[in-house]
Amino acid sequence: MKTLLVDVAGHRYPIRIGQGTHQLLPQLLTENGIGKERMLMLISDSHVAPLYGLPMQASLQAAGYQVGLSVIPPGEESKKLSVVEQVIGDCLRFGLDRSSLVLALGGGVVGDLAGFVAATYMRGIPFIQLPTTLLAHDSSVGGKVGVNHALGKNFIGAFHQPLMVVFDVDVLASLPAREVVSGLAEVAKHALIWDVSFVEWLEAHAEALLALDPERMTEAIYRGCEIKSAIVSQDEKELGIRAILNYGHTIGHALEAVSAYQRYTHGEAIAIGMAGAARLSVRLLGAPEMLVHRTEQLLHRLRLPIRYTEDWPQQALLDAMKKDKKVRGGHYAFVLAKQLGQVELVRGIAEDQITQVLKEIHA
Ligand SMILES: NC(=O)c1ccc[n+]([C@@H]2O[C@H](COP(=O)([O-])OP(=O)(O)OC[C@H]3O[C@@H](n4cnc5c(N)ncnc54)[C@H](O)[C@@H]3O)[C@@H](O)[C@H]2O)c1
Ligand SMILES: O=C(O)C(=O)C[C@@H](O)[C@H](O)[C@H](O)COP(=O)(O)O
Ligand SMILES: [Zn+2]
Repeated sequence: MKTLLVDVAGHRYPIRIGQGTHQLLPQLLTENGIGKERMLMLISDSHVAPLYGLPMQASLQAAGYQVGLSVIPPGEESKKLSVVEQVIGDCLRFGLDRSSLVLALGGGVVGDLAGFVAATYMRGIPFIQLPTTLLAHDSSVGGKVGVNHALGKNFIGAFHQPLMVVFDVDVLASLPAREVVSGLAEVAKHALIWDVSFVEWLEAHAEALLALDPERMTEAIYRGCEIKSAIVSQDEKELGIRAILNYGHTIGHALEAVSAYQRYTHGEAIAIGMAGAARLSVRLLGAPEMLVHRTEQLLHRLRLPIRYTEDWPQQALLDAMKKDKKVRGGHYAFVLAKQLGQVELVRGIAEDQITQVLKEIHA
């Protein structure tokens, strides 16, 4: 098991990554001073709960904890306030009090929603992230929790840091292949914004990662979490550098929103978004053409899309980008690259530059 420590806003927590780590949960709770008198609420979705939620509940109960289970329908459609309210109802009926803990067992949807439940239940209780998708190496770290609004992605939320993150690489075995690929997009993002040597490593090990080689997967998750931790520990609330974690997300979130989250997974959408951001970087920051080539080559090796294929009106995508949380004073904002591994937030981007790029990334 590999351990990383995140230091954010005076709060330090461990990320444990390895095979079989979920089985260590009762021991990890005890080691972290979480006594049996504290009630636990396991929140999961209906794909993950039967596979890993029920056995986890049983093992925690066997260790002496009182553990409730709240199960939401799978998928992005569940990331909304009405589902938060249902889960909070489950917590109230089970008798959770302010000393209780939420355990978020699932992908990014469960992690974001359960984290938001924890952030708001009785004005906030602690929670633990137990990510079960590769993508959730990103969502489980850094404390961004929340849900979508009918008008856009992640518009309702909070910053609430977990007590710990426990990533069990073994659970990725049941993940559909499309979701493995989707998760690789956020791994690639961490490399592309921060570390050229990690880009090279991903290119070299793409096939092993797609085959879920446990050692390579542990390494990829560790390096992705390390980059994310380095960034969020400097800027918990996205007042500055944290915005670079949004690379690919201006276009990506717009692609998700225009199709009401039906067409692309989050990872697929941000992969196309990163291909767009690389092209915009060449136009606006004078980044070398090679940036586009290396970005697209890496995404292609990881089997991610780099073009969107639907004939959505450009205006619908532009309108969605105008609602991005990075927008100030109505001006478009993108994270762009000066070169591979070096990015910055750029505001005030001319609309015609974006429409040109949208044409280039449309197949
Ligand atoms: N908070 C953050 O910093 C942050 C970062 C990145 C992404 N996100 C959010 O994360 C969400 C996407 O997360 P995701 O890609 O994990 O999607 P997801 O949570 O919807 O999971 C994808 C699918 O895989 C299933 N699944 C999960 N684990 C499984 C397993 N081990 N075996 C079999 N099936 C399994 C789920 O039931 C679901 O059907 C988006 O809402 C995105 O906005 C948040
Ligand atoms: O942690 C962050 O900061 C990120 O931007 C990580 C992103 O991968 C993630 O999709 C996040 O949910 C986006 O946040 P948002 O504030 O742009 O909605
Ligand atoms: Zn993301």
